[in-house]
Amino acid sequence: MGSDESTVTVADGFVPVIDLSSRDTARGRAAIAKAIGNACSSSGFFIIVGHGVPRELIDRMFDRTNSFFKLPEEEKDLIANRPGVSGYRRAGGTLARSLDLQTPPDLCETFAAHVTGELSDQERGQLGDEWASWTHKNIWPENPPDFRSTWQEYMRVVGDLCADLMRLMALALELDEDFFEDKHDHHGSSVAVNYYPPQIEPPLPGQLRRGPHTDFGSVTVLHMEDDRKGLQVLQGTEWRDVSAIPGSFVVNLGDLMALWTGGRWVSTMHRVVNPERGDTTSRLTMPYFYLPNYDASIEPMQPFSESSAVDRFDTVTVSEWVSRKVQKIFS
Ligand SMILES: O=C(O)CCC(=O)C(=O)O
Ligand SMILES: [Fe+2]
Repeated sequence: MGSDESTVTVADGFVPVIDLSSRDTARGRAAIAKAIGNACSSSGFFIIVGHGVPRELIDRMFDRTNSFFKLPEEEKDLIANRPGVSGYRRAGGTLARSLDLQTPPDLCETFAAHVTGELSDQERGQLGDEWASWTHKNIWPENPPDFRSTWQEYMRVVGDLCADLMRLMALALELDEDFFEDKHDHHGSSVAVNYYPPQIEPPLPGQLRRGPHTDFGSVTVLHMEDDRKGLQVLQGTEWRDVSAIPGSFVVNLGDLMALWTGGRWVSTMHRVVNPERGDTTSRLTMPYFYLPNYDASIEPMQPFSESSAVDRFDTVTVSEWVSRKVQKIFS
């Protein structure tokens, strides 16, 4: 069967579902790029199926990570770290503060690791200053025993998927496929899992599992638990639920793609709402934040140099931009 835009878009809407399974043919890539381009200029969010990341790996990653969060607090605290860096955090910060919105802390724990956190001390030392989260060594729990190897495999496989998504996005913008490559050839991406514990006590007024924010890298590839709702995306003035499809990922653009494209593409506000009172389930989501090279410039790119998004950026490099955001989230 030939691939065209209507066959790769398996469900249309504000957050369409796009099937990537024909991405190894030129015709398939062209159709997928078109579908991605439509989503990126309207919502900046889409769901991918047929992405090629083995279900077994996603399930293993979910299982080992969830098991870690179910350990007693004292054991998790053994790998606690300072804000934004690799390791465990009992309080995962306040994402709304990245946009200077003052809200109570998010009802969320986190565990994070950076792809650069596996490099040698010397290599990491060359990637930026002390504050920069990607210059720190990863910290790993001892339990479950295959936690680290599973995370390493997941970071590698989802990182490769992100690199191909960037090539498809370049195609969608009618650029060479490798247009974004030199901005990501020593990227400091991270996986920063959100664990939303059971809500026994009622939240404070204005307190959410994750407050409203935009992501600040290039793209985010998020895996969510199939049957646990919560993610909402802002469409105009309305919050829209994003439902999870088993084995899929939600992909969304971060601020840097909006900036690089001079505002032609959008980085959309989203949040995670609380479960109904009486629903005491936990929820775990696994975002892979594809971040460009720390020293990449954040100027709008040619041919998009007339930028309406430029006002939102008062820093020069990815390193300054990301460090400033992280400091706000944990302030
Ligand atoms: O947990 C979710 O569904 C989304 C979390 C999120 O937006 C984030 O971590 O940036
Ligand atoms: Fe987000």
